[in-house]
Amino acid sequence: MELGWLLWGAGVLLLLHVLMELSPAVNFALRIGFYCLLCVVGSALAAPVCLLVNGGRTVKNMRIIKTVVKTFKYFFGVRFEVKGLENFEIEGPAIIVSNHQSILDMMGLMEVLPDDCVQVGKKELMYAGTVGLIIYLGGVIFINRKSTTSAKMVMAEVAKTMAADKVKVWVYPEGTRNCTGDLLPFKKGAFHLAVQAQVPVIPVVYSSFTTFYNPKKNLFTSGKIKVEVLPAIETKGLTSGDVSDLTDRCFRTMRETLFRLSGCPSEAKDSS
Ligand SMILES: CCCCCCCCCCCCCC(=O)SCCNC(=O)CCNC(=O)[C@H](O)C(C)(C)COP(=O)(O)OP(=O)(O)OC[C@H]1O[C@@H](n2cnc3c(N)ncnc32)[C@H](O)[C@@H]1OP(=O)(O)O
Ligand SMILES: CCCCCCCC/C=C\CCCCCCCC(=O)OC[C@@H](O)COP(=O)(O)O
Repeated sequence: MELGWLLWGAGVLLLLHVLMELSPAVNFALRIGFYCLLCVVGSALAAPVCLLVNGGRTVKNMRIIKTVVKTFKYFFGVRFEVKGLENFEIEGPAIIVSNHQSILDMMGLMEVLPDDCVQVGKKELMYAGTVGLIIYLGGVIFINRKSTTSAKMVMAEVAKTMAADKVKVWVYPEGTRNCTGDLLPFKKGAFHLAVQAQVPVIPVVYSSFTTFYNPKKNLFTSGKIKVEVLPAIETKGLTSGDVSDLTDRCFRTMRETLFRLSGCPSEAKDSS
């Protein structure tokens, strides 16, 4: 009986292996499926620990979530090379902005996440089963992207409470995932938030995933991601009239850094 189960298991594994070898689409789907499974199982394991240790929704849970998610990279052969972590060493609140390429970004996020830092996420994530639960417990701020008014109201509330709670807020200013090797134009919410709260903006840039991850080409192999935390940009004394300039400045700095880290030929920079 037990031998029977072993043979079945070996057979299924062999079949999956052959399918993966034969079809890049199957290979890609299985690897992404496995990543999602890790997220679901990791969240299910972390949630009770968060509840037991910290009692409910609090940014302190991010430490527990970070410990779990930081193990994921070993399953996929993803390596990180991080520079500039000292730029996070700012007392009190700040806005962190970074490029957003894929759901795999959660690994890169947790690789460098400073203490007392929550993220801004789309509210649909709340309904992603155990992942939604863990994101809720971690204190993620949910915004409704379909309603500018309500998103702006939530962000204004965050500006007020940031100083009191001494938290940093991580925003993906592109507002959606983008795996083209370039940046989408930045939305201004993060920069309004920084100016309203008079806190610095810290840009973080991840090199392009395109050499090892490309959903359109069913590509997902092992690879190296370079991460750079850039020096903080002060916003003291800036007013709402300066938000566009601040946004442009961050965009240009981050785009240059993205191309440098990704080893892009200079013509890519001129293409838009
Ligand atoms: C184990 C498992 C893993 C666990 C992982 C745990 C971690 C989970 C992490 C989860 C990660 C999840 C990651 C994710 O889910 S990423 C997706 C969700 N995140 C975002 O969308 C963030 C970036 N978006 C923005 O900042 C947008 O601007 C918002 C959402 C705020 C509005 O967007 P919307 O598209 O609706 O409007 P608009 O941007 O065209 O703006 C319209 C106008 O309003 C002005 N305006 C904007 N804001 C403000 C303001 N505050 N005060 C005053 N004015 C403001 C703005 O200048 C513009 O005016 P003008 O300039 O054109 O005149
Ligand atoms: C009972 C319901 C069960 C639902 C189960 C759902 C399982 C979810 C499985 C895996 C989720 C792993 C992803 C971890 C968090 C990813 C955060 C993320 O990257 O969100 C995307 C968002 O930034 C931008 O969204 P769009 O690019 O605009 O789209």
